[in-house]
Amino acid sequence: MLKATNLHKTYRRDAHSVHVIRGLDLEIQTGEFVSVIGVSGSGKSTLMHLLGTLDSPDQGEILLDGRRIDNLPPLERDQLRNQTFGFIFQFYHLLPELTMLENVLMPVMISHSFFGWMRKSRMWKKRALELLERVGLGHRIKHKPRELSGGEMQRTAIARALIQQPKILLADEPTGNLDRDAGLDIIQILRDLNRSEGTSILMVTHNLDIVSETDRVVRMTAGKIDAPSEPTEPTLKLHPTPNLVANW
Ligand SMILES: Nc1ncnc2c1ncn2[C@@H]1O[C@H](COP(=O)(O)OP(=O)(O)OP(=O)(O)O)[C@@H](O)[C@H]1O
Repeated sequence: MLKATNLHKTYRRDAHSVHVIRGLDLEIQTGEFVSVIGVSGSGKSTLMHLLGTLDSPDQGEILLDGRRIDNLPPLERDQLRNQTFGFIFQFYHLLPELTMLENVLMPVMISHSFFGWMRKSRMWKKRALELLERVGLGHRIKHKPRELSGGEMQRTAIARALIQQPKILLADEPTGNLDRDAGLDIIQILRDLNRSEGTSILMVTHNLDIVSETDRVVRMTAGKIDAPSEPTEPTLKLHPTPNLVANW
């Protein structure tokens, strides 16, 4: 489904440059839940930005269902990103002045014209309410972020990431700011979603307690995936095996 080949990315500022991604190959199958681990600075977040078309590689290509997506013109790229990817970040990135319901609706309001939004606003609100119910926050829709715990804010961020029915969720350390129990709740939600909807998930994490919940673990070192593994067979998904993490 998503395939990156020989990616390179260098950040440049003035006379300094940092070659962060160095010939990276990675393939993710439809419906797979994949963890990305690796030491700090190995390029995990940069990889997520490239795959999610938030940034462009200097070299290499990214294919989504066979279509090249790393070199699209800006408008087409923004449209594709809205339709394809959902993003979850370590620090939630909720807007403090908005209620939970409004935060979940925000991607729709941004990506539609005023009239487009108004025409279907009831449908979108219904979907947002269903998603907030699903993550266990149906009773908190009018609350603002400061009134919620970290785990509740992250659950809201998951609902927000799902509002436009993405094919792929890119989660960058989604449990990094949470205690163990809240982190396990988040993983449970992501795993249920992956299994029930078949949403592909790529998750960066430093938390080795949770990687065994995913189908496959890949490790990054110095801008490359160590020994790229084959995508997992769908049958494996129902029984994630501990030996998938044995190489870590
Ligand atoms: N916009 C940028 N400009 C310059 N350098 C950057 C930029 N973004 C990241 N880097 C550098 O790229 C390298 C990789 O950063 P990245 O955030 O991708 O690593 P990471 O593996 O996600 O790290 P961590 O686990 O600490 O989050 C780091 O050395 C970082 O300083």
